[in-house]
Amino acid sequence: MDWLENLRRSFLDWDAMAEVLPSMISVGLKNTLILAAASTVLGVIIGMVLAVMGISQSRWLRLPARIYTDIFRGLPAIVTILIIGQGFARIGREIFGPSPFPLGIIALSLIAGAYIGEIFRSGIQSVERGQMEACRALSMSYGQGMRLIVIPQGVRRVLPALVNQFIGNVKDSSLVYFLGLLASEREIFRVGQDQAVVTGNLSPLLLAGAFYLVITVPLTHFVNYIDARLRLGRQGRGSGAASGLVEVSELQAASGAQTEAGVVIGSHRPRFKGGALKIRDLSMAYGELEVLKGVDLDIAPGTVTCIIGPSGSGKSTLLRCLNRLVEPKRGEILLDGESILAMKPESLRRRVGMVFQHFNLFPDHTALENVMLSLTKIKKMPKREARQIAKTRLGEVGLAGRSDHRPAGLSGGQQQRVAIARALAMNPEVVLFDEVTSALDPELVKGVLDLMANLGSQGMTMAVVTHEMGFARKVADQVVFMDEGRIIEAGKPQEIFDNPRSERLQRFLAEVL
Ligand SMILES: Nc1ncnc2c1ncn2[C@@H]1O[C@H](COP(=O)(O)OP(=O)(O)OP(=O)(O)O)[C@@H](O)[C@H]1O
Repeated sequence: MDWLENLRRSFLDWDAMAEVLPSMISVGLKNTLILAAASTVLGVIIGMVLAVMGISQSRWLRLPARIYTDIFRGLPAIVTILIIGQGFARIGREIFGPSPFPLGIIALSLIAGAYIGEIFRSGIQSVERGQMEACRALSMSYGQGMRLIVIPQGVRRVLPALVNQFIGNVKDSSLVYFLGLLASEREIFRVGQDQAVVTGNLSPLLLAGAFYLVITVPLTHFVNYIDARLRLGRQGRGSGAASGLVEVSELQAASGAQTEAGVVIGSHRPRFKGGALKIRDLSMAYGELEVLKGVDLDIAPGTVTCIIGPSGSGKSTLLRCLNRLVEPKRGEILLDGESILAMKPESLRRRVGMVFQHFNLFPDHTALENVMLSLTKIKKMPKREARQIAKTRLGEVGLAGRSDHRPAGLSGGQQQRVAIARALAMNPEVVLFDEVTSALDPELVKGVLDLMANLGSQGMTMAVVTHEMGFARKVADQVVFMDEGRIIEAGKPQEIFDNPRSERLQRFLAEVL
């Protein structure tokens, strides 16, 4: 077993390790952390500039960012370090004095910047468009939406990748020793290597390896933990699993609680003050594509209007004109007699709420925070008051027990009910529903539709784009059939479903019923 003893003496010489330990900590660890931290901070600054250039409209900003990234990502780190450290040694000496340490930091930063730029760019671009739409529908300005939701979400998403980059810098810092560091500037690897030469033993290098692991492994696990925590909230994975039965019982419990509290859900006593909409000669185009071609429609206060029609007929676009998520080309829309085109979009959206097909909840906020956000940020309400209102709204949609859950911990049906509570938080006069059950599993649809039927019966003015013909027949006061950007027929559900006059509507119903 000589070889085993040799191995032990070469790598596990405790005396050699103990001897180097103090300078490993006071010199090596300190310098490694300085190199890694400084180059990560500078790399983040370079990366942010590159990311902004990279997503810019201008080719003349995108191109240099692309070339920079290709070069510094493509070259081996040691080549960049030697080119910067030795190629610019004279200028470096003039600026920083004899130490190559600052040039080492610059080289590491230039390399890190190329990676971090790509990380930021993909982070910002990965935030779904629906997030900004939801912000605007909640009457936030573009700036507020970016600041409160999109940028924090983008940065949160790339947090693990940024920490990986820091870990990369911790390891790459060992390459700076090629530049010939002063004794006081040696990083972990160099301290270990010097001692290995002195003692003729590899144990100091093994200790150096252990130091790298002590820095990097806990960091990786810590970030994974933080990332999961931010994404799922305190409840963690799986806590939101809910079947259709759970959803229905949640709603029944909520309706029972409200009856006890004197708010009668499902009764025909008006609770909301619904607004009236009058739409005249409304036209809208995406570039050359004319999507709405002179729409006239009246929606009476406190009524439910269901908009049906084939895919691409302009239903969603009509809805989006009503809160000006898209701007009409021609025509007029009056809300309680006031032209919405003359209002500030943010003021309009306080009065006209919207619920989306894909919920568009803010994933880094709990259900309660999703509902509170517009109250605290737009209405500037004190947090306590906003929390109270948000709790009541969540209770009304059967989610009182889930206010601390993040969207990822809720079922689709529950998420959609949070979105409804969020749209109701601002006390709108009209709520727009854009195919809100289309993305739900079949067993979760009923809970959401029941909730909408309840709202309708309580005096809320609702415009509902839907493929749920059963719902339209049962709940709607008025059904509107659209095709090719025009309203072909509008009337009471019985008229539309039992006596369709136009051939186009007859064909459509024959296909969907
Ligand atoms: N942002 C956009 N840019 C360009 N074209 C668009 C945009 N949004 C929608 N369109 C086009 O406008 C037309 C009408 O779309 P819209 O979403 O209003 O129809 P829809 O009746 O709601 O259809 P669906 O039921 O499929 O959602 C379609 O041809 C669609 O491709």
